[in-house]
Amino acid sequence: MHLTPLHIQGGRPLGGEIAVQPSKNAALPIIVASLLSSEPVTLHGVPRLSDVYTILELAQHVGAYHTWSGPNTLTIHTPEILNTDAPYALVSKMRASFIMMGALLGRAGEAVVSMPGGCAFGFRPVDQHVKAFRAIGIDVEEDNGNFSAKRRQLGGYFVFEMLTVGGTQNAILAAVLGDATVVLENASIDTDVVDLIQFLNSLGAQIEGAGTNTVTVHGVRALRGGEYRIIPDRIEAGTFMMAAAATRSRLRLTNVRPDHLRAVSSKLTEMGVGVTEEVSSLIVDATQGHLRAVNVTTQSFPGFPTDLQPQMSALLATIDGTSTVQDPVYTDRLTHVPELQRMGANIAVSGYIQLIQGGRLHAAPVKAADLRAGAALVVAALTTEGETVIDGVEYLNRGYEHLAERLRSIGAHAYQPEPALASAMD
Ligand SMILES: CC(=O)N[C@H]1[C@@H](OP(=O)(O)OP(=O)(O)OC[C@H]2O[C@@H](n3ccc(=O)[nH]c3=O)[C@H](O)[C@@H]2O)O[C@H](CO)[C@@H](O)[C@@H]1O
Ligand SMILES: C=C(OP(=O)(O)O)C(=O)O
Repeated sequence: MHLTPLHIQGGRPLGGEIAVQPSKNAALPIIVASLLSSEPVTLHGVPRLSDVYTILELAQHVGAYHTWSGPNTLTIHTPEILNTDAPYALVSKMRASFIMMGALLGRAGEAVVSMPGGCAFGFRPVDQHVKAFRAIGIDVEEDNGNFSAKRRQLGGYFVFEMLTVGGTQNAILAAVLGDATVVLENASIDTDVVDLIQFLNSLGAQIEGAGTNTVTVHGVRALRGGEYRIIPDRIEAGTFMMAAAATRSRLRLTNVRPDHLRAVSSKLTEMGVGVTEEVSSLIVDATQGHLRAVNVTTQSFPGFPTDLQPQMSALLATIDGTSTVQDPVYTDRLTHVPELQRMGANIAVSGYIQLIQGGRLHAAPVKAADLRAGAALVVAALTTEGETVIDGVEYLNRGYEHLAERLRSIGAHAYQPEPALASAMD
């Protein structure tokens, strides 16, 4: 659905305090994991985002009921699995739906899930998911754009060929129920994998090694229901940290896990931004002195996240001097570059390396082609005199709750006209 663009009148400092939303990328697999229990599961801290609504549609398709009670509290109940397929119409909306495969295999022993396909920032294979399934006793066949899988005799081990968040989550989900032990080596230590394991263990799963590269899943007969609180969104927090730095502001972020943001905090500190950690909040202060250009390379957690690479590029485009940004995790994640160039950014691209000569940006009409590219345009727009009009708001809505309203709460001039008003202006 095409939405009216977001208008930002930048060039003014941000200030005050903002509460960070709960994590989208932790919530999605945890919602999927709730399907492994036949009892109700209540999740606190579920962000109201279009990606969450997409995964709930998929959950409903396979037999889950859900109710919201309060802004971010969701109860999911899946008495039985009614369908073991995840149709293309829903999987194609969001790659994360592919982990439905693990949950269906776990609960029903079989699944047919559509191939997730490409996305705006390039090829994102699922070979590791498939290899892991096969190695632990699941037959997987691929035909006509679908993966069909059936559990045989579960057990054994798999060594991932690279760190994959979704691949690790999918294999865990497939192995939680049963009587076998599955060992996953070179497993992801991402915060979203750790949160998934902690959630599953809170329902009675027996998974060891959360936060280490060896995850051992001892199958259990059933999971009970329960309640769980999802971690804060480190990518949203990082986006606000960069917005504060780009506008040379002082901002306090609440509902954060400072330990999840160390890669971001240390880069900002290297740039000359003050970052103060409190128990569950962070103060970012870019009001003192000049900021310095830096070099950034993305890595899996605890390294600098690829999901903050476009926002970091936008920030560096505002800092005098030469910076480089490399994203070997997603080498084609560059859709923000031509749009930032429209705003005057001096960025030269060579392979997956951006060479950024920082300076002043100016307002321009721009368009987001994916979620974090959209966030980068917001960071850039907050720095410019004049009004930047950002199209592609549907991408921003995948990952940021009530963005215009929350930006206004920290002093930004951001608004999104109602559709009727927009068409009257057309
Ligand atoms: C919904 C969600 O949580 N999405 C996040 C998740 O995506 P996602 O789980 O899809 O990302 P992965 O961690 O799997 O990808 C990491 C790297 O491994 C590669 N790879 C992955 C799987 C595979 O089978 N084969 C393969 O080659 C990918 O192309 C990429 O280069 O982690 C990414 C990396 O932190 C983030 O950018 C995404 O926002
Ligand atoms: C890329 C992202 O999500 P997905 O993996 O669902 O595309 C993201 O959250 O930045």
